[in-house]
Amino acid sequence: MDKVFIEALEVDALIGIYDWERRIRQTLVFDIEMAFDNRVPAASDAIEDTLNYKDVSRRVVDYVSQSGFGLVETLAERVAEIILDEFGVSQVRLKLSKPGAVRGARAVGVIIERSAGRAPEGISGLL
Ligand SMILES: Nc1nc2c(c(=O)[nH]1)N=C([C@H](O)[C@@H](O)CO)CN2
Repeated sequence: MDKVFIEALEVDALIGIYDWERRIRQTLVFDIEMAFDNRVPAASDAIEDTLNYKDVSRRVVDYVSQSGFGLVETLAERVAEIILDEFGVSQVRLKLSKPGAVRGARAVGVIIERSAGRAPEGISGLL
């Protein structure tokens, strides 16, 4: 399947589990890959036929900059949900990096892959 991607999208947000983290904003970095059949816009050369990476980026920035979760896991899940639900994407791979959170590491974070449809058996009530 073709992809549309957004690489190294930086957003300042309230994130983290420690008291000191609740008083500052930290820069988060998103790498996002979205399944999309790019043959359609390639044939029409029309922006309306694309999965518009500018629209997705703007929505992610708006949401993340107003969020305030403790865990990167929670934020990654919510952003993946928005992309699947609001942009008609069938599959998304999302890497959320928190640079400088751990001394000695350039970045830490999570990578998730989600598909449109039901949550796995057993955790649907939690999500
Ligand atoms: N798997 C995770 N581990 C940790 C997280 C997290 O969100 N997911 N968060 C922290 C702290 O907020 C840390 O980033 C502060 O340096 C620790 N571990």
